[in-house]
Amino acid sequence: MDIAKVIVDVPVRSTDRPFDYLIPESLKLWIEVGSRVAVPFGHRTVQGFVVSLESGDHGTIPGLKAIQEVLDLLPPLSPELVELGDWMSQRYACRRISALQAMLPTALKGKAERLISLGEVEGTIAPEDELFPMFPNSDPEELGITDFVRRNGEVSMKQLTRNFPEAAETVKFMLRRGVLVESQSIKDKMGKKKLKTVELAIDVASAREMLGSFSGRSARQKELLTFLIEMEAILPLPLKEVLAVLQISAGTVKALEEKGCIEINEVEVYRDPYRGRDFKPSLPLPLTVEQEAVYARIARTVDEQSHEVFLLHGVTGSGKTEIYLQCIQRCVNQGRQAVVLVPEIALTPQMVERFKGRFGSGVAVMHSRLSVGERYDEWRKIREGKAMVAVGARSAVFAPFANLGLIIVDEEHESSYKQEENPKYHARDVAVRRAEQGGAAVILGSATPSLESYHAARAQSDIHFSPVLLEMPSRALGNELPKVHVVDMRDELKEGNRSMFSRRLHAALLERLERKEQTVLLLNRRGFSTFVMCRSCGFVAGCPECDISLTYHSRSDNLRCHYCGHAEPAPKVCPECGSEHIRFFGTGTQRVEEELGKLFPGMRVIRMDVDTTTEKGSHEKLLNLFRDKKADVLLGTQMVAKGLDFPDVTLVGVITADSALNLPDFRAAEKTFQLLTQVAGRAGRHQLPGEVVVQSYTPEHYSIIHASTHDYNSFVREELQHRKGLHYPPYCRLILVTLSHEQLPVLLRMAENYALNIQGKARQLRWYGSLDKLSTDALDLLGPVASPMPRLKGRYRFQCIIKWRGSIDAIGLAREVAEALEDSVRDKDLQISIDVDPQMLM
Ligand SMILES: Nc1ncnc2c1ncn2[C@@H]1O[C@H](COP(=O)(O)OP(=O)(O)OP(=O)(O)O)[C@@H](O)[C@H]1O
Ligand SMILES: [Zn+2]
Ligand SMILES: [Zn+2]
Repeated sequence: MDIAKVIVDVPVRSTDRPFDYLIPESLKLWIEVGSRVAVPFGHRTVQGFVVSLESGDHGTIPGLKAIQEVLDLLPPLSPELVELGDWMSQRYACRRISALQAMLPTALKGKAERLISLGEVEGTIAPEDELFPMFPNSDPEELGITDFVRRNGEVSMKQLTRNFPEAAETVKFMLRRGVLVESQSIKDKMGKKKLKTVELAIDVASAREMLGSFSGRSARQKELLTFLIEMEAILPLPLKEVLAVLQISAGTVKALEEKGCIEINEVEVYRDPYRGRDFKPSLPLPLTVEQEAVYARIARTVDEQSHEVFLLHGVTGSGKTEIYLQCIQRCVNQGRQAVVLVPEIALTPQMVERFKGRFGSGVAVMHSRLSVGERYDEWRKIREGKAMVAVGARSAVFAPFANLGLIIVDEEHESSYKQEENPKYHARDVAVRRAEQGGAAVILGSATPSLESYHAARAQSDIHFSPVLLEMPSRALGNELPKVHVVDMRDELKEGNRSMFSRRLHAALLERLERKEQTVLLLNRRGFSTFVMCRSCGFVAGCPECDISLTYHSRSDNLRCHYCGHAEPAPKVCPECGSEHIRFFGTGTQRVEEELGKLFPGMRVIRMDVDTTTEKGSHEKLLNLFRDKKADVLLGTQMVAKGLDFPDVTLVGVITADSALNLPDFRAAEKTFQLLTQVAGRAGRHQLPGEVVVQSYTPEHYSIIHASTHDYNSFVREELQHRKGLHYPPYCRLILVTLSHEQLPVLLRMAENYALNIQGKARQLRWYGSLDKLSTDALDLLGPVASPMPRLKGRYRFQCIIKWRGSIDAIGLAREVAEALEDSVRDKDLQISIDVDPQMLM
């Protein structure tokens, strides 16, 4: 008998390897690499994924258990995704099962059994259908599969595999074709959505005849029948809509049904979250000269169907989206599919509309605001070959396409591409790997590329990958980038203005009100109230060793560095200027909104932040209101900075540009530059010229200066120098190791132990040493120090940061030492988490 190697879903580390299982004869044809199966494990039955198959005579191996069930007709994972999972487990030091689970929609993670029923597509299969090359050699009708399913209504996987052990290929084919459909068990709330439809039960001619027979009392029935006759070409229609249009009751329908004129059916529908919304069809725009050059270059690679990574650096409004659309078209024309990754908060209906408008229902949308059921439907559309394009947040990188030709990562610099829970993967890096595996092209697009990507493109140093740099320095519509004024808020205070609005921003807001133009106001809330700043001179307490700001800890009333552990008492007066106006910096959107109300009576403000956008669809509602000019000001957090393209926005105001600068994060300057550039890019995108007012307490900071002159290159040059001097990415890579335990003394000992072991091993391997040295292979360790969140849910936390570069296996080392420590102490309470290439050092 054949053997399947299975990764089982058992949450302990010792099971993080494939286990062998016999494949029973009856399941032989059903099991593929990527199949989800139920297998006996110890005394239980657990879920697992088949990662490889071995044929041969293994029947005699004692103790080898057999696979019990196949859980889905079509394997939810492809061999390609299984391979990607393998790579992820090494790259991110995570368990293989957690990498594989991350690729599936939540609906598939449950234990619910899949049921098979008849689909909407009828009859036998057309062998000439090119999209389905795996035409089975047996006729489903002859085998009696359709009959069997029809007779039983819904059948379980088990019934089907047991009754038709030989028909695996045929059944899978029928499923891909839509003759059969797979769903969750009825108990499962996320089951497929049913829709009642109405249609004629008799032909049109007889229906017309019937019309004469209605008495005055049944005028409503007559009306319904007339309507259906008129609509004959597009029947069946959703019952609910018919009821609404005709304003008739369910009783009328019932009566007509009893007369045998009409038929009510229940059909299963994909819950298309964008159904009922009109997407304006859009045609490809004639490209500008700049766009054309970029497009031609990428198209060449798409045509060759080879792997290449492009870094598309295009200023805000340069028309990157149009490039994406035309490249996708090119790829789809060749019968290959495309994935577009968009940061969660930029995945607005406006964004989706641009893709649906071009590619219609061939677009599947995947993001977290969809319900579990909706996400499952979108995912099935992809797996069953009914979609050619997937647009989605982070996890869409795992869209189960069979023949992926292009992956686009829009706003590639966004830190939300990094998943903060296990597996802690970065979708951009996974995208590059997936494309490499499958011979696909990648476009990383941004107006402010991450330093990692940009450095890789310029220096061709392939820490992650080496992209080809493509640039679009001007806006597609030919207009200028907006003029940016930086206002020094220290001067405002000096001159007696204690308001959160500078005089300049105040005047500019008034002007927009008068001209009936719109304003976007950004409040950068990231990092508020964690740092201490002097409002008189702008002084911010920083670490003498690390060149990053210190974080205020209220319990101990001191300031601490989260990298090296340096601590000092919190100052009562400013050590720079002696002022008492030194305090934690904090202001919320709500306060800004109140202030606007006081200063500008009658101003219509839409506030968009986590509080006002939790409800489903609220994000969209607010943006539509703004687009329809129902408001003068759109006030919000980071959410307002991305992707918006509104013609009447001529002013962008940034309330405090510095707040993110002072986070204990070596990327603070980069993130500030990116945010300012992005939000400034919302102004004056169409006919009207734009203006930006940036309020700052540190206007001399290079991130603010360069953002105000739209000078990405100068910013990068300066920032790279800092990174190089302090040994931060892209000049090395980081691994953040966090240890946690309920007892502080135990944790301290273990954290010390971990650090010593890393250093010892690295020394043995001749890796250890300062990154200052010229050698290409080097590893350094910072810490252990208390984590920025030193106690979480009753557990103490300590962290080490491993800095490394070169071809050494630092990730393997970090993991090996962690596992050895776990094994030696046998303390179940100890937890060690490894974050490779962390985005947040917290
Ligand atoms: N070739 C073209 N001809 C005419 N208009 C174009 C063309 N390309 C893009 N545009 C228009 O220019 C505007 C900006 O384009 P788009 O939003 O794609 O830019 P972007 O580079 O994605 O910007 P951002 O990074 O700011 O989101 C849009 O209104 C778009 O419709
Ligand atoms: Zn001061
Ligand atoms: Zn420090």
